[in-house]
Amino acid sequence: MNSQFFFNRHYSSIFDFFILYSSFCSSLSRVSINSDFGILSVHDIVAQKGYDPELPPLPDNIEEEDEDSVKIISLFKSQEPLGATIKRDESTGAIVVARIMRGGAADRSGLIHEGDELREVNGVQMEDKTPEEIIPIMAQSQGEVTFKVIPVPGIKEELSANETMLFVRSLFDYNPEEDPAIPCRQAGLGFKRGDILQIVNQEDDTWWQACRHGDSNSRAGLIPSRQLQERWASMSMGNLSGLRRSFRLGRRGGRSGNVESKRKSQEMGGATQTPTYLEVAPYCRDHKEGRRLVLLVGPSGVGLSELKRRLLLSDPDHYGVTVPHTTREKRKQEKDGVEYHFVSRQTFEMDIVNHKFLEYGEHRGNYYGTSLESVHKVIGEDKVCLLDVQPNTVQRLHTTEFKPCVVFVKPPLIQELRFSRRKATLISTQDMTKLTKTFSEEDFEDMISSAEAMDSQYGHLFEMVVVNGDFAMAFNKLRAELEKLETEAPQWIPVEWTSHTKQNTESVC
Ligand SMILES: Nc1ncnc2c1ncn2[C@@H]1O[C@H](COP(=O)(O)OP(=O)(O)OP(=O)(O)O)[C@@H](O)[C@H]1O
Repeated sequence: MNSQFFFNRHYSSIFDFFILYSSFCSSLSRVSINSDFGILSVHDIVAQKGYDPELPPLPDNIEEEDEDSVKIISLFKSQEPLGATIKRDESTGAIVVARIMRGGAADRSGLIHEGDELREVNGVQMEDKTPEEIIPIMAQSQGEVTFKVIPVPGIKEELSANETMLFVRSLFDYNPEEDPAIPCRQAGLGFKRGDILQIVNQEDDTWWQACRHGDSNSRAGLIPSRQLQERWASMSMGNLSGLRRSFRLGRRGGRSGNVESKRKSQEMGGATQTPTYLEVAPYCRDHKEGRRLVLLVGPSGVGLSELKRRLLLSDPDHYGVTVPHTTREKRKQEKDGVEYHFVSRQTFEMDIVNHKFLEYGEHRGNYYGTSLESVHKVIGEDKVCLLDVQPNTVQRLHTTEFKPCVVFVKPPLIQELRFSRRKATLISTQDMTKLTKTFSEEDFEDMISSAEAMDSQYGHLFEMVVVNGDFAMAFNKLRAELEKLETEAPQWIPVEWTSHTKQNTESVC
């Protein structure tokens, strides 16, 4: 039996019911279970807690044999869903509570538990009913609704357990409305890639319960567990070719031409990670710490250099860029340490051996490279260091020290790419000769497939995604998001960046 069939068959729908007096119900339940006389009034407890209105009258049709096993729960319909799902138990045929959503009314009441058998709703026997028949009975009930349940053995009556403090960043979009496998669609929680979720229940291997951080609704919803998502993703994972930035489109500026063809970065793995959830923790920057490094990643020609250049122009006191090293001859108008650090070939090669470069490449007999030290220099000036790198270089910088915010710059759909780049040119320099060309259809296709491959392989590292269709829109979005990095607290960073050092542990809000 496949899981989809299983879920569809055995889970029905969330109760469309709402608890008004959850605290009252909780008190009632505890007394009813332990009492020799069945159900006792608990007006005093309710009164002490200041709940209003009065306790409703107790049902008078409780049979003797039910006294120590049956629980009667009076609920009132309001606007809040009860937060529970029901199913038919395969072995006994009974209607049972399948799932209690954390933080929902049922959970907060502490009265209803997973596995409780539902005997009656407002005096209507549930025994011979299917979950599909029960839902309308409940939906038609108004005001006070009385449930008769047989509690699952061994469960202590208690109010909702403390919330867990596991936070994750979702690495994929999820829409329960489009998921045929979800056990109960109405109980699902939809989210977008990048949303911060608080996981409140992981008892089920396949369906976790979570709340979206920042939502006013504290009732949890169902989301696919990591395992389940990994299974789905591995089934749909395509071929990852064309990962590297295109070699045909050279970088502009001094190290352009086909320097990419020999471009190297410190290989740090880069195995494909299934995009599921990344465990994160809240972080507030201590003023003694450097600003977070901003890494721009994207396929060749997508506009990384242009975005970086415009950010720098927009606020040169706030943003900074690294000065690369080169072994080529210094030109008349150039100054050492401004356009480049001009070094000898011997020095450059020593630096390669000593792993000083994050990335380096060779073009027409000259080396070009970006050193780790140049990144430290910009951060040391209390600026936001903007660096565009190959995706596999990201992993080398993905450390507690740099806490990089990785921005993935994505091309738009091909129609928009054609339109937005109709006047754009690519400038490459070969020796002293500048070559200008317009984008070809093949360039667009390469850009898109390269972006897809990057996203598949490195998407788990990307904190922001900016689609560079209309340039002004992309630039404004990027600038606004980067401003939030400075102003918004807390930020959410991978949990391992907060646990290594005493300094970082203390910065957690
Ligand atoms: N949104 C856009 N609309 C129109 N033209 C754009 C847009 N973004 C970038 N361009 C233009 O596209 C060309 C390539 O951009 P850019 O050099 O910034 O790409 P890149 O990602 O740095 O590529 P490479 O790494 O190969 O140098 C430039 O002429 C740039 O002005």
